Amino acid sequence: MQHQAHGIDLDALGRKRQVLNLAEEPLALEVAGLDLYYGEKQALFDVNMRIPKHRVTAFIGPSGCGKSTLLRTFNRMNDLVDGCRVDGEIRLDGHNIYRKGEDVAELRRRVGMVFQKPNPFPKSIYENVVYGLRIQGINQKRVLDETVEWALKSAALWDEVKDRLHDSALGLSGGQQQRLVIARTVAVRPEVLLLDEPCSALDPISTLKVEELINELKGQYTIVIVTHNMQQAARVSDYTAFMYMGKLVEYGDTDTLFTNPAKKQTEDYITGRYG
Ligand SMILES: Nc1ncnc2c1ncn2[C@@H]1O[C@H](COP(=O)(O)OP(=O)(O)OP(=O)(O)O)[C@@H](O)[C@H]1O
Repeated sequence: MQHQAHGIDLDALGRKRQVLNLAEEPLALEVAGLDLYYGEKQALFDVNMRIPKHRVTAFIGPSGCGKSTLLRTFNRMNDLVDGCRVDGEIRLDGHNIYRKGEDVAELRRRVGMVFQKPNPFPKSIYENVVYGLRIQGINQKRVLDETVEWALKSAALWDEVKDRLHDSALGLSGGQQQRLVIARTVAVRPEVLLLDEPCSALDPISTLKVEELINELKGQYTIVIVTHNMQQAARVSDYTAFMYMGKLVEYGDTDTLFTNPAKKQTEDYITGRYG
């Protein structure tokens, strides 16, 4: 039987079929009654969701619906935006990361983030990977060397760069730079990886490599990815959240959401009727 409905042919994407049950998953993050405002303007409305541990969760939805805003609340990146205010709770391993006295630097180590445009530092490949360790005061050569090899292997970049670790990271291709940024992010051993459209600046081959990498990494990390690309969401994610105008419209197992959405708005979006 063709595994196709509502515009996305999951078999053609090479997706391994699975039916998952969110209620049975161990939790990494829990969002409870989250409202977010940029000044007077409300950007998120009463978002409630559970992000399962060691799974890939994708956020999809039309431009401006609040995907990146929601993602950025998970490591309090929105704190850096003037006039941004949050109500509600986000719990990481059960504790509210918005509580008074939260150590935000430690939170961002535990919840790492990779952005749309690769942003390696103007340093060597090696120094990019060990950057977070040096900030923590770790300088023993043996520890740094081991971390570089391990993190670059995790990011599927080691073979391509092992002979030029001390060359500038800016000499790498865009796709290599993005994998280097992923290596830099995993080097401090986060629990959660937030990926904000990590492939949008990459060519198709680099995109494929990053998608393969996401697949490899999910055994050890909880991954949340924002993507404009529904095929990408269908290829890489276990769970998908569809957002519209600051609200979480539908959220659940990716196979079900793409083949049998519960809400008309979701169906309209995934069949390309708007967006
Ligand atoms: N720094 C900011 N200051 C004010 N408003 C903002 C800011 N960032 C986002 N917004 C607004 O919040 C809403 C949600 O934006 P957000 O970037 O989260 O959406 P998105 O779904 O990620 O969009 P895209 O897919 O285009 O990146 C939009 O109306 C946007 O204009």
